[in-house]
Amino acid sequence: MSEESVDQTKAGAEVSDSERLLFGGELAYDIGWNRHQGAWLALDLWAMARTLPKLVAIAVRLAHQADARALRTVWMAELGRGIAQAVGLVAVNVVLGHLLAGGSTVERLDRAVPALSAVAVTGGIGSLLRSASTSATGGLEPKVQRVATERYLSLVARVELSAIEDDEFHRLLDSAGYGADSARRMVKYCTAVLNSLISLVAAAGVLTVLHVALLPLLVAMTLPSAWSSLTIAKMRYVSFHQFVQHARAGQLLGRLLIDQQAAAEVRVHDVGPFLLTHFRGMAQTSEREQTRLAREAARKGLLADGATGLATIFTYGVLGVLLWTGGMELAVAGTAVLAIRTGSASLDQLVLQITDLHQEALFVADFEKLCVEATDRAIPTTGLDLPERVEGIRFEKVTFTYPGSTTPEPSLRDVDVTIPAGKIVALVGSNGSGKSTLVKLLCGLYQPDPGGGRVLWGDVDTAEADRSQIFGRVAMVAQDFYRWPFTARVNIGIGRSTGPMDDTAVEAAAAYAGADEVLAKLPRGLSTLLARGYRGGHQISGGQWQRLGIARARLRNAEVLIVDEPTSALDAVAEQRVFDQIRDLAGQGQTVILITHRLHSVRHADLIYVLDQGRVAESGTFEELMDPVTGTGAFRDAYLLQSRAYHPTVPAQSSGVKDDKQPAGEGV
Ligand SMILES: Nc1ncnc2c1ncn2[C@@H]1O[C@H](COP(=O)(O)OP(=O)(O)OP(=O)(O)O)[C@@H](O)[C@H]1O
Repeated sequence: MSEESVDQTKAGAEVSDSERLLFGGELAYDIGWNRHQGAWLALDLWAMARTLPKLVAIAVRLAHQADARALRTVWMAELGRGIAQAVGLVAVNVVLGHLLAGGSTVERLDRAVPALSAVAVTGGIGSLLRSASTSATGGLEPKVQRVATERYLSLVARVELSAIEDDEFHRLLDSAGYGADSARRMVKYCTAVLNSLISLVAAAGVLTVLHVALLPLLVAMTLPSAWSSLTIAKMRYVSFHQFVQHARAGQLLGRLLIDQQAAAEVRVHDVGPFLLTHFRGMAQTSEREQTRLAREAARKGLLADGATGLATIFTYGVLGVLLWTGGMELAVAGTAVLAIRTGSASLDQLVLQITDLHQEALFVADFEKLCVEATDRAIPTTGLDLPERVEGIRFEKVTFTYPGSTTPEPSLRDVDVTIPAGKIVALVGSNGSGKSTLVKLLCGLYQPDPGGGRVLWGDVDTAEADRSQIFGRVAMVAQDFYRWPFTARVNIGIGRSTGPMDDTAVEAAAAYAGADEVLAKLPRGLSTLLARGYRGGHQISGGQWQRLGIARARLRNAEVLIVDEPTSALDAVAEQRVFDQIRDLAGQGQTVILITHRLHSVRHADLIYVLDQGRVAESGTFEELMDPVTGTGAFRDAYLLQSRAYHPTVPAQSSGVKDDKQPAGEGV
């Protein structure tokens, strides 16, 4: 594809070629917030007046939680500053009165000295208070951000898996992350608003005393800029939401170019120019949107400036007429000009600050919305207790469809499976047949469809059970188990992360999984950081990682061990060792659920379930499935096919368990 044709979005109306090719469709789109969350988008003055106090209260609550003392300091300092400004303005009025009154210059100056001193003192106090406020605000801001971030992250860490896979939830997550930043900025804006409000009240008070007609004129001068900044804020907010997924996708492209895992392929397959071209394509769509916003902002700003100019001319005209007709003294007019200038500057400031505050507040509202949603979608912390010793886990006619899945087809249909305690149960079947899905339901990560059967731990339905108890009894070495970018110690110890990490237990688990050999080769043993790109970071191989994963599950020492393709990256000796250990574990009373495509490794399972397109195709012992009389052939045919694929003359490797039926060399 030529660079010119990469991105052809027209004013956001069409999907860019980059979006279509890489992401299969439009990412920047109108999400119809008006439909369900209209309140936040109705950014007119009235809506703002109604919602802002509530949103400010959220930020104040966060600030109070973060550092109540610093918050009090800010309040007191700003309040004091406002009062000092008001007193200062009144003192200026008195000074002007004395200077413009009768008498010699020396007499007039003499009379003005006390008021002049008051101006100086209030100015000094104001400066001191400002520095106190600046220092307290500076300390408060990062704490607010931390409290907000911690709050939403702790809630999100507890939501159901289905929420994490939901793109709407993710969109909310994006803007909520921005909302935590916004909460930080709101502290500054709240302080500024408070300050401008107080100086405005002071200026307005002085103006009203001077002439009552001057106050509405002051307000009229400020209305146009209020309108323009509100409209621009609304446009920016809508645009942010339209482009939030698009922006994330653009950042993803940038990250992929420097991603460690992609690095080899980026170079060997020369993917760099391809990614860069599309990065530019995506960025150009965003740039067009930014340009559109800037033009709109400039247009509205010009209109507002014109209207403000007219209102200013009118205000000073009225002042002139009042002077001309003797409706106002010259000294008073002087103070009025000063008060109008101070007042309109404060009002302008105030409007801008309130608009900024409101714009940030909208993201804080998203943040709050995410917290509510995350609470609603949290895994319940209550439920039925599991029996002390679970005799078995049963799937009764379980049908399950992934929530929000693009295909409405169930991933499991009418599945009946029994997993007796202390036995090895193997799940086999072709790719996508539902093996991993089945274990996710078994762990309580998902629930069957409504009316789609039950998963029972003993006689407790997982839908009603206290799920933390289920999680507490399961250890899992998933196919895609997580490679934590931390030290080797943490990578094993995280299997039991509630207490302090005990090196003796970690080393014992490592020895069990054969990971002790891996640790011995690490430059700093358990303390070696397993993440390249950081100081002292070290890289280990896929098979070495797998051993650490097994050690992690071993350390967890749970009642049920789930191993999903545990040996795919292991060498033959290590593989054999893992299966010997799995047999051992079952001997010690642990229930083992083994998912594998290597059919020879399920020969020692007590029970084998063969899944096919979400259904149980057949089940039984290895002998039953291999027997043409009792087996349907689904397992037997696949087993024989695999066996034939290996060289018949190479003797099988073993770690001591002699097994003459094992297909030679398989799994190497
Ligand atoms: N998170 C998900 N959301 C939607 N659909 C999913 C999800 N995970 C799996 N599926 C679908 O469910 C079906 C079963 O997938 P599952 O991962 O359970 O298969 P599997 O038997 O473990 O496959 P494999 O042997 O390849 O690991 C597949 O059609 C897959 O597309």
